[in-house]
Amino acid sequence: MRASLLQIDVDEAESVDARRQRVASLVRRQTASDLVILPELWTTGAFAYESFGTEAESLDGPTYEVMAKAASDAGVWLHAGSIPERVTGGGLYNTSLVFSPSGDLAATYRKIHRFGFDKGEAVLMGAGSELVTVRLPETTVGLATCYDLRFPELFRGLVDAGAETLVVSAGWPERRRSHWTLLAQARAVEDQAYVLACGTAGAHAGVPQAGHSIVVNPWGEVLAEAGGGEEVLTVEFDPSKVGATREQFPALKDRLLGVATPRR
Ligand SMILES: NC(=O)CCC(=O)C(=O)O
Repeated sequence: MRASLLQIDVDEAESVDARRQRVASLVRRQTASDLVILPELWTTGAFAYESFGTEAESLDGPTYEVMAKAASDAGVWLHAGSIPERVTGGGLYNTSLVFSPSGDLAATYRKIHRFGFDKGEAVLMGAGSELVTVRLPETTVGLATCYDLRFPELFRGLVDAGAETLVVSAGWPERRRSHWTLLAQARAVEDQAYVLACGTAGAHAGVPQAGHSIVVNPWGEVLAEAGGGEEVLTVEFDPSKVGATREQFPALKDRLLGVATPRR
């Protein structure tokens, strides 16, 4: 299977609409990939809190329209990153959209763990409450967004729901880049799953971004890692390695806590 992670430079000098069109044309070029992944809140920037309200859109808004078309033009599964979603009644969520190769909306995921403690996203956005997996022909994908990466129980829940490939869409800051790499590898090792983690480049709201999107295999080995700037990181991976790893080193079967019936 081939995946392309589009590590977008979120530059406030570029209008949101111009960025949407530019990103759509980048997606359209990934015809050789099965799965294309975009970062968190790439229209506004994950730390551009003032823009969340002004750029918020409904699920069928401009990003949906442009990305549904880009997915079907390229014939790829597209994790279109997340948007600031405005719901009826005015509330906001940090919501990811996944499109099938025919441009149909296959899944949405509202970020569960909001970042900022008592400020920023944590007060501006509502918290999602549902774990989401998407069945692709080759693998079951579990969805997570940025700060979620720090919460292993979310990923374990995705694994229990059948996930073999964990996609993390993020806007992770440069300041904590070491945590990003470490946590991506930790989630892959403990869940014996592929982790495909796509971040942003550039700086928004004065927060330099880490870049360094990363793909880790179920043994915890880094298959590919981007640099700091805008980049398309393309990687080939074999989803059958998840089952093989879980069979050869059956640590998941030794769980005693948090499972209805301990397996051994
Ligand atoms: N957008 C985010 O969720 C940022 C998360 C972050 O900065 C961290 O976990 O550290």
